[in-house]
Amino acid sequence: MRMNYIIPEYRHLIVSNLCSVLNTSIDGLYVTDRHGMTIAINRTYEQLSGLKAKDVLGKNIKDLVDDGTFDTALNPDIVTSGKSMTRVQVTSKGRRVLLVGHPIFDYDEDVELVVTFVRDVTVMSRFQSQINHQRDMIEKFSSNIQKLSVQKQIITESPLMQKLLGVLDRVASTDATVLLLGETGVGKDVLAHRIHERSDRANKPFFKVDCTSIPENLIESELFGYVAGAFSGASSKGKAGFFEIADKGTLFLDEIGELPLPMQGRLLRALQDGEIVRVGSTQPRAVDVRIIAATNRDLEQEVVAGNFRSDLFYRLRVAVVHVPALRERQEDILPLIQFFLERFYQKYKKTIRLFPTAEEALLQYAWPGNVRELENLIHSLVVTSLEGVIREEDLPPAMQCAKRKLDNSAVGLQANYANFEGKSLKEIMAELEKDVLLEALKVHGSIAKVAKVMNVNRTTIFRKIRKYTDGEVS
Ligand SMILES: Nc1ncnc2c1ncn2[C@@H]1O[C@H](COP(=O)(O)OP(=O)(O)OP(=O)(O)O)[C@@H](O)[C@H]1O
Repeated sequence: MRMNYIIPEYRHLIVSNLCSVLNTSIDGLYVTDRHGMTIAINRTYEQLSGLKAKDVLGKNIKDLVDDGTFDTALNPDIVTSGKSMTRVQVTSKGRRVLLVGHPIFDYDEDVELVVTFVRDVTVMSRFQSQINHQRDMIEKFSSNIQKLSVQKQIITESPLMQKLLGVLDRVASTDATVLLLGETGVGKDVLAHRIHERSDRANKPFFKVDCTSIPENLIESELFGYVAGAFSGASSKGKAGFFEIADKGTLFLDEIGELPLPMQGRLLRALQDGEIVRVGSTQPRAVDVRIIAATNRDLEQEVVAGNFRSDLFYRLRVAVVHVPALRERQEDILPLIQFFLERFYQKYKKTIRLFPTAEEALLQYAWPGNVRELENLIHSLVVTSLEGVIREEDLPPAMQCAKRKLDNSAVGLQANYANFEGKSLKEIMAELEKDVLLEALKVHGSIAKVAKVMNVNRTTIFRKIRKYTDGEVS
């Protein structure tokens, strides 16, 4: 069916200006009749193909292929099939162009003309690589934004924390490197966001890198990026690293104590010189990034033990903030419970109330997993509660005052089979492991010490404690 998109009385205007109209197209245009005779091209076609009108006009497309003006043509196939087609063509001027040809039919439904749009493949592949690069950036930003969208409100009534927030707000505006120290789950991540949000970089990217989550052999390319073909498996277009992505913004290096020694040297160089070198390149690139680092390790001790470079430690130690454990700020426990109860009420449309005895037990508990452990406990209570009220005996055994008194007696951590009846061996072992690790953390005060005493790799203890305080015991 023929459609008419031209107001009939203006048809002559279009026809008389057709050449000018064709010349406004950003695509090259190449028109042949059904026999392959070239009857029109536009100016963009000349620019893209490197050929002149006199080289092609009035000539048959088959002859142009025969004499090497083009290596291939669409016209004969489109005339035969009556279908649109796409193909890459190389011209005698060495240009690679993408042809998208369409048949135009006469009243007998025979092909009358072939109109081919011509695009520059080189420009398109450059666009494609820019699009790929931007897609990479968007993916990275969106995973960051997802994390950001998690409630980052800071709940505190503790004078200790109020004082700390005052210090942080003063530090935020200085652009100085900040080192946040504190046990797992105390809120270092939340505080890093606050520093960024109250700094002059607030409307630039905030990018968090968890140094434990990147495989050792990829850390350098993830942080500093790489150039095309830098290593096998690398993207053929190269990739920006976290430093470049966070340019003009803040880079939060979480668990910096876990960074392998060789990477510590490279990080120090980047911080000192304000420039990075992509893997596989020798060309430095300037970056303007504010660093906030965090760890639950005792970095000073790690320096003495030779696990952390002293020069990097001193470079990071411009503003050091010790975030107190939850047990050192009891005033925060009830407000945090209230805050998380309300958050999960909204999420699950379910309300629960804690009996005073349960609240008292939670106030007495040592919270080795800190705010994260408390958040996950409230989450689990809201999800699993049947009656809408929580008594002390509904809490996990380690949190019950009466149970703890028993634990503190000669019985200690000894397993009582009655508590485990009906559970699989895997579940029992996981519960025991959790109790032992959390108890050891209370006794020794840091993951590093627990690891040393138990003769296990620090990362293993770290992972297990995080898993248990996240409530993911399986
Ligand atoms: N003061 C607070 N108010 C509200 N939520 C908090 C507060 N402190 C921590 N949280 C919440 O507790 C959880 C753990 O906090 P966060 O991840 O900041 O701890 P962390 O010290 O960075 O832990 P890790 O060392 O394991 O990375 C997060 O869900 C966070 O939103």
